[in-house]
Amino acid sequence: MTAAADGRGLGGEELAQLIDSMLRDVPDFPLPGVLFKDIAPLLADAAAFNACIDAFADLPAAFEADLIAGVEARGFVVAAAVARAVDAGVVPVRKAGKLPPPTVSARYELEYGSAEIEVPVGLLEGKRVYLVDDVLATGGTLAATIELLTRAGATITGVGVLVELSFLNGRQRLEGQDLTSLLVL
Ligand SMILES: O=P(O)(O)OC[C@H]1O[C@H](OP(=O)(O)OP(=O)(O)O)[C@H](O)[C@@H]1O
Ligand SMILES: Nc1ncnc2[nH]cnc12
Repeated sequence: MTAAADGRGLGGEELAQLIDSMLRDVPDFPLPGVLFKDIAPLLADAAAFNACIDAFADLPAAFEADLIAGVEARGFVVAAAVARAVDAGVVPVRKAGKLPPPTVSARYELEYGSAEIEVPVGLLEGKRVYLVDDVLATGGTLAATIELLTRAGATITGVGVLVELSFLNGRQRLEGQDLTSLLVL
């Protein structure tokens, strides 16, 4: 397969357009007024998914990390694949009540509600962590995750998302972070 056919080596505007073409817009989900960006078609397309993972894996902030953290649930898919590509471990950032102790937890608001997340302590002290998720919307999820990872003793090398919904200003919540968004809408 050529580079173009398998999606590998794509970057910049070309990759952004590919991602955009693979998103499904779902109006009024999960709440009225929310335009949900469904990444399922993107994950189901091997070339597009590979291209996204390769784009993250090419970033110094990712390949210099000891661990790749992903936020439950969609972030897990991205984190595990990036970790494999850069030969790092994975750390799950989970919704409250799922991880055995000891953990640290934080409540946060996201575009369509509120939630609580937890990270395991003990695994993170002194580690360099690259944090990934599928969508950056208001930034509530990733801001809370960064706070937790830092409280658990990790250093964040950077943050990567497939899609940034810029009209929700999440980037402002991540000030000071090395943020990569493969597609900005
Ligand atoms: O920037 P924010 O406003 O915080 O929103 C972004 C978050 O919202 C979604 O997670 P969700 O909690 O819906 O979890 P899911 O992956 O289980 O669907 C998405 O996967 C991000 O983690
Ligand atoms: N509009 C949206 N689409 C998909 N995932 C999201 N997470 C938060 N807001 C979202």
